Amino acid sequence: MSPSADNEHAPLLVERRYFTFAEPPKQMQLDCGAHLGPITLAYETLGELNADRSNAILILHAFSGDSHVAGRLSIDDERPGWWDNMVGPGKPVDTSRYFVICSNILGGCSGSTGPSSIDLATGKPYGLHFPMVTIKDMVRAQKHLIDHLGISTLMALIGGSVGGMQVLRWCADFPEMVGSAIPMATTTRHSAQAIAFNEVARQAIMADPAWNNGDYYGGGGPAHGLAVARMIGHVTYLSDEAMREKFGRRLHRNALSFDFTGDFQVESYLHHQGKKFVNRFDANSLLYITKAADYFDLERGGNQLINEALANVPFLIISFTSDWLYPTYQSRDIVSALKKNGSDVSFCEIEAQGGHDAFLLPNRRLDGLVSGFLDRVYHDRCL
Ligand SMILES: CC(=O)SCCNC(=O)CCNC(=O)[C@H](O)C(C)(C)COP(=O)(O)OP(=O)(O)OC[C@H]1O[C@@H](n2cnc3c(N)ncnc32)[C@H](O)[C@@H]1OP(=O)(O)O
Ligand SMILES: N[C@@H](CCO)C(=O)O
Repeated sequence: MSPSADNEHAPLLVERRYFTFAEPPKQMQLDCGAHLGPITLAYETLGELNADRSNAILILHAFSGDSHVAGRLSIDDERPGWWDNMVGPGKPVDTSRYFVICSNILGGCSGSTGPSSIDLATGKPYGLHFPMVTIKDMVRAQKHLIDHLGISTLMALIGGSVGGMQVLRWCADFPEMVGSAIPMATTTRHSAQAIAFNEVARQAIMADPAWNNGDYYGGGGPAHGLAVARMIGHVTYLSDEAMREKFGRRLHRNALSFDFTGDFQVESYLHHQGKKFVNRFDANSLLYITKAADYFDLERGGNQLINEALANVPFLIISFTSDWLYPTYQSRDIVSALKKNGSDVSFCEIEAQGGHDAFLLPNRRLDGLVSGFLDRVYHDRCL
């Protein structure tokens, strides 16, 4: 089924597909030296690939996202994809003009091979027997998908946060396939602060007895540890301004109870976010993906963005004023490295209160920058 057109009455319907590949000898060698296979990636597409296959845009999702970037998976689907404000017909990433692909990352838990998948060698879920994966491995797996779709150059790659790391990794590893790139709210290397928060999240999971050394499939799983891990993560995705605006010191109940059950609105909000997360995410995937983000370092052994093959690639780098997880100075480091190539680099720090998650929220400035940049690239490359 191809995506149907959106209009006032019919939702934009998309279908999740699965691509399984097996590199000879039926496994992909990972950065850590281990072999993994066969590998399945869940992916969704929107729009139509044009005759010369020049209008493809790959969207890379953030840490807990999935392939469901926009539209609805069925007529009854109550929630559209995670970037529905950005992607769709007539939207900044206009699917009446571009062919959009989004896949769930390797190590994830929304249809792609990850720790909760069945290990064919044992017939049981991998759990902690799943090998360490890196952002580089995630990108190499995506390249198999792009090759399978018959696309040799991507008109653009777009991603925020861990998705932005994947965009940069694509640029470093497969520059010949990159037509243009929009990394946003991201970094070339995880800071000590970012690693520190991830470690607290991992410890929360591992301290939950139900985690059982990662062997909990078929049982309850570490629901409490996973919820706490999301709560700490979510604090880093917001900002002081956003929390003040959303909750201030407002109480959840009418009076202080002076106990530990959660008096403040911000507490009840975090509990809500933690609980929701448990229903959609696998604890072991959190461990693996946060580790992959922590190990991400494009500056190790020389900045890997300094590459003459990127000289003709247009870049749009975006940061947000209230993002304290990947602050603007980290985006400026990306700009400096790319400028050394003589690349065509545009940079914008957007004034926004939303913190790190600002890239996921509707923002007219962000919309205008993305649509204007893509329009220029489309006219240069596709017409
Ligand atoms: C597959 C994916 O989801 S991709 C990854 C992107 N998505 C995420 O990261 C999900 C979690 N992140 C968020 O929710 C992010 O803050 C955003 C940016 C995506 C959304 O931000 P906003 O639209 O500002 O939503 P907000 O942060 O206010 O959260 C709204 C939710 O909190 C709940 N909430 C708000 N205030 C309170 C409160 N005081 N007590 C309890 N719950 C509260 C709302 O009822 C709503 O719940 P719902 O999502 O179940 O309907
Ligand atoms: N809140 C988003 C962005 C985090 O980087 C997510 O969970 O994927």
